[in-house]
Amino acid sequence: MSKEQRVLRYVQQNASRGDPDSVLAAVDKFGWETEWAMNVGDVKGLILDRFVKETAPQTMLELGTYMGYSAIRVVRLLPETAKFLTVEFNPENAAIANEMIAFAGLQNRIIQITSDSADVIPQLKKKYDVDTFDMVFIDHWKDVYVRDIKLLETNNLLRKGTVVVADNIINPGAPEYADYVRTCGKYDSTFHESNFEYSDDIDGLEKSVYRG
Ligand SMILES: O=C(NCCO)c1cc(-c2ccc(F)cc2)cc(O)c1O
Ligand SMILES: [Mg+2]
Repeated sequence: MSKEQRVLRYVQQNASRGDPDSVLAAVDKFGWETEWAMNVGDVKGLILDRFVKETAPQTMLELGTYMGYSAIRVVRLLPETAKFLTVEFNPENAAIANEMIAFAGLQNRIIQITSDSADVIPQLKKKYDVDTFDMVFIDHWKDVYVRDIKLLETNNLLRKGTVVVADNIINPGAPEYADYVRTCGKYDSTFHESNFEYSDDIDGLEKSVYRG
């Protein structure tokens, strides 16, 4: 059984079906007490919550579903009318996420796409009926953060004021991305220091507002 399957089993046996907060609490408890996993987690998650509440996005994209933790974390704060799309490359992780999201009762609120983000981003307008995104959360492979934010720009999926949040700026690090958003002139970018998931190590989120 994979680690991700062990986390899902723990959630199914310890959280309440249809209760997103209990699902998040169970994943976090498992992450702290039993097995580390690369969810954004409860500490950085509180900063992400604040960004989501401040932005109140009607249309949002996540790159890097993993087990669905951040999708559940975000969508639990959004109205039923909001549109949330999440992209995962790894089909095993996408399958775990699908069950985790269903257990949380949010399967009708989240559109899961299992594919390479480089292939999906150019399809979002026509195939997924997207105009532009109000918010984007980037948490997939650190070495493709820059490729994908540039793809979002060139596919006209960002608009003046779109809030782009990126995980793991320090650990494992996304230095090329941080440099790009801070120096390209297209974003007002701020770094929010925090802790690495389920750890006392340092990490942080970058929040970059597109100037349009
Ligand atoms: O690759 C990541 N995500 C995309 C796949 O879903 C990722 C990795 C790590 C991490 C792993 C191993 C280590 F030693 C340090 C960091 C942490 C994260 O928060 C992440 O999002
Ligand atoms: Mg991460």
